[in-house]
Amino acid sequence: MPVSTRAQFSVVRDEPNLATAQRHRPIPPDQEPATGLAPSLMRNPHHALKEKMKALTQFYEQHQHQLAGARGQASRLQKHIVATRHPSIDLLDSNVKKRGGGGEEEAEKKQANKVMDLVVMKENVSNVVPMSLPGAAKKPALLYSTADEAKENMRGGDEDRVAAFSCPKKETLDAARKLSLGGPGTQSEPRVLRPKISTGGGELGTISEDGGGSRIMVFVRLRPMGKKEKEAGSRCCVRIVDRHDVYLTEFASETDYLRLKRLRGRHFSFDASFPESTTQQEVYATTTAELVEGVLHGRNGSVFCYGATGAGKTYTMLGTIENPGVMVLAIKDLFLKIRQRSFDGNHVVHLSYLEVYNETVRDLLSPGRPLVLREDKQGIVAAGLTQYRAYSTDEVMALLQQGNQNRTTEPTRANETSSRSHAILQVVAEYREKVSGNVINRVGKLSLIDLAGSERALATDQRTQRSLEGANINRSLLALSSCINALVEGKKHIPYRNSKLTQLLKDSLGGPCNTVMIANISPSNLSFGETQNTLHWADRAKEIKTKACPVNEETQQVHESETDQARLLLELQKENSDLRQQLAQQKQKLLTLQAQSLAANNSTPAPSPATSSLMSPPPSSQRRVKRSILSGVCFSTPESKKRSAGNTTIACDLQDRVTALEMELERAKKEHRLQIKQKDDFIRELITKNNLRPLEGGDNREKRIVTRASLRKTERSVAAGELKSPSHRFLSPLPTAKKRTFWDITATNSPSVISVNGRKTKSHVAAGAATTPAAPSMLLQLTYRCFWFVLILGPHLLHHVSFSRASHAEGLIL
Ligand SMILES: Nc1ncnc2c1ncn2[C@@H]1O[C@H](COP(=O)(O)OP(=O)(O)OP(=O)(O)O)[C@@H](O)[C@H]1O
Repeated sequence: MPVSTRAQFSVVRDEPNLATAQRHRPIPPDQEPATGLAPSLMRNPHHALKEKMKALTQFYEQHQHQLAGARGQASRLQKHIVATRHPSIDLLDSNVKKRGGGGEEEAEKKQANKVMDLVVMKENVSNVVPMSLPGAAKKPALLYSTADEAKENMRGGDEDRVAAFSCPKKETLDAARKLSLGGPGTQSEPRVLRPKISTGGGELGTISEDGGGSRIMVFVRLRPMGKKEKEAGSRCCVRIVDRHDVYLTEFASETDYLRLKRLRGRHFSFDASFPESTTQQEVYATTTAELVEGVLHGRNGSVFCYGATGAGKTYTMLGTIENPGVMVLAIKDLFLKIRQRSFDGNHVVHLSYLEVYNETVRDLLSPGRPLVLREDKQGIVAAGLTQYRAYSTDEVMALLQQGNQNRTTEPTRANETSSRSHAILQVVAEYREKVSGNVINRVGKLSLIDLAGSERALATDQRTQRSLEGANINRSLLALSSCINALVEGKKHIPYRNSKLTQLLKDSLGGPCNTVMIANISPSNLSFGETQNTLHWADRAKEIKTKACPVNEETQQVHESETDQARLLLELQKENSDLRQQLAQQKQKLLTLQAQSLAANNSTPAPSPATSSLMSPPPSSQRRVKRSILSGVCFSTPESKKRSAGNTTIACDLQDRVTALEMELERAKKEHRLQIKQKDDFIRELITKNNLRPLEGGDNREKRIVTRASLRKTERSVAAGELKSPSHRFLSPLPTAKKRTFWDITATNSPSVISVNGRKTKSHVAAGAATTPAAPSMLLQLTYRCFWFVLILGPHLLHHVSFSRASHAEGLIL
C-alpha cells in the first residue's frame, strides 16, 4: 500500500525527537521506548499509519451504515409525501418534462430534491398535521428553515412530524392590502386556516333560496397559456385540483441562488375552480344559471369578473361568436325562460349598458355626455341612462354588439384588446307568471359586469394616456378593495363613494342581491404576482355577506275571463309567430331563387357600364345586404323576425328591380327591331334609286352596291320571287359562281378602301365585278353572319349590335 510521505511526516511530527533519533541511529530490539509508543510502531513507522487507516475504514463503514438507515427512513417518508404530495410537484414535473431536462436518473434525483425542498417550504407548512401521520397528535408541527435542518431532524427520528400542505394561514383582520397593486410582496404574511363559511344552512356554493342573507359566491377560472407566454418560455404555476382547490406555485428565479430549486406556493379553495379546458357553457351553468333563475323569481343578481389584465375577463363575460360568454348565455336563458313561463306573453325586458372610464360614467348604447350618478329609492342610478326595450335575444345581442363597439379598448403590452373601462350591462325583466290560480307579477334585475384589468403600470404601458387609464382603473379597484375589506370586517361605514365603480356596485356588494364573482387568472409564472393578488382578493370576497334579497313580486287575482283572454292572446301570438315563420321561409326561398337568377345573369358577358349601372342595385342597398349578412352571422341565435323582415324587404326590392330591368330590356329589343327595319327599308330605297339612275362612266355602270337588300333581290330572282327563310340569306346567291375564300379578298376588292365615283371611301363595294352581279365577298358574308348572330344573341350585346349596324349602314350609304 503506498504511504504518503505527508502521513509519514505527520507521525514523525507527533514525535519529533524520536523520529529524528530513529532516522539517525538504529534502536536496539531489547530497548523499550521511553515515549510510551508500541515497539512495533517504533520499529516500523508505517504500522501506525496502517492502524490509523484501519480505524478510519471502520469509521467510514459505520457512517455508511448509518447513512443507509437514514436513506431507508427518507424513502419511507418520500413515499408518504408522494401519496399526499402537493400538486406543485406535478407542476414542476411537467415543467421539467417539457424542458426535457436530463435522463431518468437525473429526474429521479431532481424529484428527491424537490420533495426535500417542498418539505422545507415555510410558506406551505402549517400547524395542521394530517391525522394519517404517525405521531401527529402528540407532536407539534415543524417549520424547517433549511434542507439541512430538515435532514438533521429526520435523522433524529422526527421525520414523522413533517407537516402536510394545507390552506394558507389567514389573519382575520388582515392588513388592508390594495387590490390593484399586484406583484409579489405578500409572501411573508402569516396565515391561519380559515373555516368554511356556512350559507345559512344551505350547502356551500349555493345561493340562498329563501332570499335570506347570503354571501358572495366566488369562482376562479384559469385560462390557457397564451402564445406569447409560451414563446417567452413561461411555466405553468397554477394547478386546479378537483375543480375546487387552486394551488399556486412560485418558482424561484434562476438567478436567485439563495432560493434556487425551492418552491413556494399557496393553496386556495373556492366555490368552484375551472381549469383551462372548461367551456363557456360550463362556466355559465355553474356560476350564473342559478342567478338567472333568481332574477326570474324577482331577486336581483350580479355577476362580475375580476382579474389582472389579459386574464380572460372579457372572454368569460362576452366571449366570441363561436363561444359566447356569460352575458350572452344569461340573456338567452332569460328570454327562453320568460317565454316559457309568461302567463300572457306580455313580458318586458329593459336593457342598459354603461362604462366607467377614467372615473366618468358613459352610456354605451347612446354615447354622449358623461352621466351623473344619483341615489334614489331604487338605489344608485345613472341619470339619463338609456333604457332600451328588447323583444328578443337577437335584439339584445345587437345592442350588446353596438355597445361593445363604443367601449374603450386599447392595445397594451399585456393584452392586444385590453378593456380600459369597467362595463356594466343591466337587464331588467318583468313578466307575469301564473302560479296556482294566481298571477304573479315579477320584476328582477341582472347586472353583468366586466371589470377592467387590475394591473401594474409596467404590465401595460408607460405612455401618458395608458398610465392615466391605469391609474384610474387602479383607483376604482382600490376603492373596491376598501369596500371588500370594510364589508368583511363588518364595518358600519362602507366607502362606496370613493369611486364611481363602487357606487355602481353598491347593490351587488352589500345590497339585497345574489352576487357571483369570477376571478380570472393566467397560468403563467410570469404573472405570478397578479395571480396571487387576484386569488387573495377572491378569497377575501368569499367572506362578504350580502343582505337578504327581497323578492320583487306582486300577486294578482285573475278572473276567468281574463284567463281566457290571456289564453286567446297566447294562441294568437303563437299563430302569428307560426305565420311569420312560414312567411320567412317563403321569402327565403324567393331570395334563393333571385340569387340564382342573379348568378345566372352574372355568368353572361359583362354588360356595359351603362347597363351594369342599371342592373346593379344602388350602393346603399348593397351596403344593406352586406350588413344584413354580417349581422346574420354575428350570433348563432334563431332567425329573428325582425331580421327576416329586413331580408324580405330587400328581396322585394330586388324582385322589383329585376322585373323593371326585364321590361326595359324587352322595350329596348322592340325598339331595336324597329330601327333595323327602318334602316333596311332605307337601304332598299337607296338601292332602288341607284338601279334606276344610270351610273356615270361605262365601267361604273357595272358597279353596284352589294347590300343585304340587293342580295335578297338576287335571291328572289333565283327563287322566282319566293321569300326565303332567314337562314337562306346566308347562302351564296350564286351557287355556280366560284366560291371565294377569305384569302381572295385583295386590295382591289377589299371593302377597306375603294373608289366609288372617284371618291375614296370605306365600303363593301364589289369593284371588280364586271359582268355578272358579283357574289358578296367573304368578309361581307361574315359581316352578315355576325350581324344575325349578334341580333340573336340578345339584349346583352345590344349596344354592340347597334354600333355595328350603324357603322355598316353608314358605310353603305357613303
Ligand atoms: N378561457 C379561455 N380560453 C381561450 N382563450 C382565452 C380564455 N380566456 C382568455 N382567453 C384569451 O386571452 C386573451 C385575453 O383575454 P381577455 O381580453 O378576455 O382578457 P381581459 O382580462 O379582459 O383583459 P383586459 O383587462 O386587458 O381587458 C384573449 O385573446 C382571449 O381570447
